[in-house]
Amino acid sequence: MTGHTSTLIGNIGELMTQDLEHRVLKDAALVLEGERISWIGPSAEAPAADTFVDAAGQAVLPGWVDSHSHLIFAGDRTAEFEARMAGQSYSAGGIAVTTGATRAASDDELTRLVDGRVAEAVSQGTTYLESKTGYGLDVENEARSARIAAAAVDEVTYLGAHLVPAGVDAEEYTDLVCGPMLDAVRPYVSWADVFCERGAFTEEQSRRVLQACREAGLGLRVHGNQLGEGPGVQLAVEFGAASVDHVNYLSDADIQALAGSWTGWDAEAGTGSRGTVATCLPACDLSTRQPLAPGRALIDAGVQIALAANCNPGTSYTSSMAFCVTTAVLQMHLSVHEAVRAATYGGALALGRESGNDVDGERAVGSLAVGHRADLHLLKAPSATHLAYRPGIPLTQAVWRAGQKVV
Ligand SMILES: N=CN[C@@H](CCC(=O)O)C(=O)O
Ligand SMILES: [Zn+2]
Repeated sequence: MTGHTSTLIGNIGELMTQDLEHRVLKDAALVLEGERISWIGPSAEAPAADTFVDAAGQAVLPGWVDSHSHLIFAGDRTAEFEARMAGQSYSAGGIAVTTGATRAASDDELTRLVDGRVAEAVSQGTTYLESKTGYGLDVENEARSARIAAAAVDEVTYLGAHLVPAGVDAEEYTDLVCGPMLDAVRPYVSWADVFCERGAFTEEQSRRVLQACREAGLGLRVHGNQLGEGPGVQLAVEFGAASVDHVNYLSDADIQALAGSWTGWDAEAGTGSRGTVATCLPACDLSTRQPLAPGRALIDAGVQIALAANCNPGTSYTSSMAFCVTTAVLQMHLSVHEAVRAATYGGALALGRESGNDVDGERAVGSLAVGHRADLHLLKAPSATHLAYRPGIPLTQAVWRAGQKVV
């Protein structure tokens, strides 16, 4: 890779690669050239480079891959949060409050808000970020949300099927989501999602949305089983969705269906047919006082899981992936390695970005190996274990995104 400046990061106390071999290297080094990783190995054998960064014995891991967020919004729902903390339960209806504020905001205001949220995420180690639409809920405002999101984040998901607006017939609205609204957002999005839940979209309506979006060439995901058992997980698996997100209330049959979706996947080689990733959103679960998603049981059953922050003003107003990892270890009984993997490789798997091509530049994200995108997170700590051992302490020392130092 001539023509690119190289940077050697040496003296890494713990390099948690999250690669296919799950390697965790001690006293390691890593070389970045342009946007890619060009070398990984023992510090003592590191090649010379243009620039040297001394990691001083601290830990390096892949940048977080946050595969679920709702960043295109205006307004605030503090009052709803306070009511919930006082005992009221969460319902999808709050989405309408944010929709009102979002429609009233100018393009410039929405852009400023989303850019600020992205910067906040990056400052905490996030290097690859998805956002959904879903607070526009009419053709014009969904298209506007998708356009603004496309300029700000790595992956955009169409979530016109977030809530049926008040006063609109649910079947007519579903027609709109599957027709003119889909056409209007299509240039800006590569994924589609549906909130399949009591108070949002029924199984039949969700099926129609998924079918139309699949025919439009979009990858699929589903918000499912957040507030109670329901058809979301089974529908996601049936449609071959890349992920089903929330997964708080799962029957044995749901877990089996998710596990079954991974039987064609060779996890050691990272090849075969991808199943449906179960994306757990622990910050959301705490804020809505729902039972934490059963991440331990899902992993034990052979399901690939992701952890995501689900930043949104209603259920999870945080972009802290570290908080999610900490919670997954302390409360969901994942090991530190499993939790970090779910927040890096798992997120990449949910976005179809876990493998890549070193030649054409569609590089893998979410794990550290030669040829992968140089998305790195240097901690102010000697090991990733400190993420759980020192909860709440800001441990981000430096961040590289596609080889550029951004923090
Ligand atoms: N559950 C559905 N959608 C969002 C919350 C939306 C809101 O309440 O504003 C979520 O992922 O939690
Ligand atoms: Zn969501």
